[in-house]
Amino acid sequence: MASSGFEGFEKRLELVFTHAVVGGGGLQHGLRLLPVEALREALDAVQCAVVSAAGNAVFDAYVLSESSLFLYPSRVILKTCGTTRLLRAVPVLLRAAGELGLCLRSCRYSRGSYLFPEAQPFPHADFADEVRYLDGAVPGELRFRRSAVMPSRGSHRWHVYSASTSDGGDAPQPTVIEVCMTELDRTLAAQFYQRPGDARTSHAIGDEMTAASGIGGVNPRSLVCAYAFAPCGYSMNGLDGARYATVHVTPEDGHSYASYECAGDADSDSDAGALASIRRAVAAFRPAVVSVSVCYTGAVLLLPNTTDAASSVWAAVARALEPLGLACQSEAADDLPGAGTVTYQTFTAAACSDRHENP
Ligand SMILES: C[S@+](CC[C@H](N)C(=O)[O-])C[C@H]1O[C@@H](n2cnc3c(N)ncnc32)[C@H](O)[C@@H]1O
Repeated sequence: MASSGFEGFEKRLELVFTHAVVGGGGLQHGLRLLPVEALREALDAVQCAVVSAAGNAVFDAYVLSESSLFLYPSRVILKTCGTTRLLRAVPVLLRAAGELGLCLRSCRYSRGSYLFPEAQPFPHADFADEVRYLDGAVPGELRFRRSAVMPSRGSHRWHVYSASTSDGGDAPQPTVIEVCMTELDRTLAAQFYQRPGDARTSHAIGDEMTAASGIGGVNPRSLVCAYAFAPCGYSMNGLDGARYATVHVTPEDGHSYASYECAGDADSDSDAGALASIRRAVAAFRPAVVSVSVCYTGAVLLLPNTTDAASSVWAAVARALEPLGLACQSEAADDLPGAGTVTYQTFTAAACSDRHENP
């Protein structure tokens, strides 16, 4: 951990694969057959480890010492926080997937602005270095590439990188929603500290935190796999058919942080449900500052009185968060070739919007 504090803001990597042989048929198990040794090698390179695992008929979900890993037959999502070296996993995963006959179709990387940037190891301290690293790590066939730093009115930025074998037109990809929260309500954050002398397992304590915090109600249909860290900290993965959700909490006062991420099926009903779920997730923390990024392809829901998909997403996110007393401070959108459109919004608790957005 950095001497200054634990870095809650995660780095997120999503790799999508296809069969190396044209006409090779659908992927039944694909990446879910990655050998344990290959996963361990990738996580060792990142400097984190599995603390809990669960799976259903569609995907496998791992809680890590630093966030989460999701494995679908053709998609891997690796999200890590602290001072992990996330991008070091890329060459390991590409090699291991290649041994299963899979080749990379797209790569997407995203992160917010760190609380403690000076503590990050190469290449993560500087987005330009991350982009150079990724450009060197992904195969040349992914020739449609773009990186962007999406601004807000304040100091928060959303960093995105995408590389793809095509510039669009593929089947719609699941919509991904990433919510980052800082300055959590102190009383709510205190729920993520263990009681001194509690001898129960990390899973049992995590289950209690899931129920007490309301996180279990974000998607009541989910199978929840929760883990409590000592003396504080919490991570959970939720599995609901093809949909995953994940919550991570750093409750330490002074640098408190929580994140909520979910991805649904690639259809607009699922998107509407996912966008509504962010209110329940944010209500569990009552943060002073929130950012929401939504990455979508194809036909995302189109609300009445909006002219385009990005405006619809902005409106749906604002509609979800404004009843919690959060006021939208900024909206941005960018198109990533092969990865769709990314929207980015920042919100602050109405009472402190001046303090945070007009330093
Ligand atoms: C891994 S969790 C959740 C990470 C998530 N990205 C976040 O910060 O919200 C991080 C929290 O667990 C605490 N923690 C305790 N032991 C830890 C460990 N061995 N590895 C990582 N975090 C640990 C940290 O101090 C922090 O409060």
